Amino acid sequence: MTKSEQLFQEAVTLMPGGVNSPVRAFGSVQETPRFIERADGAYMTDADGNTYIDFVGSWGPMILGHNHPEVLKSVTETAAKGLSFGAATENEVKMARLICSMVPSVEMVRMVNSGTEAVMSAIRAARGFTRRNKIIKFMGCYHGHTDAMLVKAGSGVMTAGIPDSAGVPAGCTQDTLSAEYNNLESVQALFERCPEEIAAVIVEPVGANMGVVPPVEGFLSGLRALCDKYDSLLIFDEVITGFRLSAGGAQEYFGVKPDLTTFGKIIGAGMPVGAYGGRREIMEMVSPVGSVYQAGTLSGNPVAMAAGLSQLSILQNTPDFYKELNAKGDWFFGELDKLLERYAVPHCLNHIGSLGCVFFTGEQVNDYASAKTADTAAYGRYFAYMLNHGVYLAPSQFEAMFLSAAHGRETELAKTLQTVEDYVKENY
Ligand SMILES: NCC(=O)CCC(=O)O
Repeated sequence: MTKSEQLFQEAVTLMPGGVNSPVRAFGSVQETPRFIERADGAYMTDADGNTYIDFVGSWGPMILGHNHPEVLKSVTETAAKGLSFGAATENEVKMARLICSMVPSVEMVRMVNSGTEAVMSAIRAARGFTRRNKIIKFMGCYHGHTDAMLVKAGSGVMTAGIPDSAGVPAGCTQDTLSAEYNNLESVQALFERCPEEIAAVIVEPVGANMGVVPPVEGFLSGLRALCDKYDSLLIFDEVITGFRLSAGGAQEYFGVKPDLTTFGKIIGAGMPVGAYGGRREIMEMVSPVGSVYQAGTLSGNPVAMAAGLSQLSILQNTPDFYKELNAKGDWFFGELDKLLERYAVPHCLNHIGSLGCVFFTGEQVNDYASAKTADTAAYGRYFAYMLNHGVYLAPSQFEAMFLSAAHGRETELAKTLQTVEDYVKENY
């Protein structure tokens, strides 16, 4: 038995599925999770000493690669001064200033501890501001695991094939309306059904929890127009796209301004961090200024702020950072697509910037229904081969591949393309 197998054997007796988040389980791809011991740059090493080129990047935040020396330095220096105060710090001010300066629509921000919390809080602020209750979300989009957001959600919910979660009372989801991604008519129909009840539309500006599904031309601007027409708020969930597609996230990339934005782990460079922010008049609804209550001892934690400040400053101050990262994504995913084409592998490769996904389907994927046409067993075989040949992909068809600045074209990416070619040559 490998060390990972031994650890997993005990883990399943102590934690549900042996993991602390379902997306870490390898059940759907019939493998044993690799227990990770350390990570550097584009690589992760497991408990048995196997090294992998990592395309998960802790689900997004490791955009500079693992263990970036400047981030690490600022974390260790800050940790030496105390781990948590439950009181205001200068770094929180610097962080708020940085986020507001980088993201076009954010005038005020509140730090929280995860993307889930950010969404939960942004929705409360939207409801408080509009004095309305209903929220429109899209099938296949994932906004964390609060009750109201698990309706037809992406990510682990989609991998498990469960439409919604048990343990969520009907009362908690009666105000959640589901629309189809990339389909403005489905949103229009919901607005027409309850024109004065919809507090907000929440959307991942790039669907990145049902695989990767970019917005079609006019979808995001169309949502903006519908929200304006019906006096509703537009919330962009930029947990994945924020500080990844561009310094100002998807809203800058596509030139569409939401009213509120949620962010997650990328702000903390891998430390547990989230944030929500947006128009000043909405954020001033939040306690202690306004009557929308939201709180947290660990919010703005000094060590997490130090990590995030360091990462975001590098992203802001490195000339052409996003131009180069996105060009690398265009090249890599373009090569991957051509390769799969050459070996006649039925597939749809969706990509935008440094995010991409190979769907094992012959259909064009532009929403939840088309994503679900993917052959998950075929993905599982591909995943297992890649894993056992040193390439760590998400253990689910319905997740993104994340490139980082640490992935080199001639090195890690070339090796990955070669490994894919070896696999398809043998199997297609
Ligand atoms: N789609 C990937 C994630 O949402 C990662 C967070 C988690 O652990 O659930």
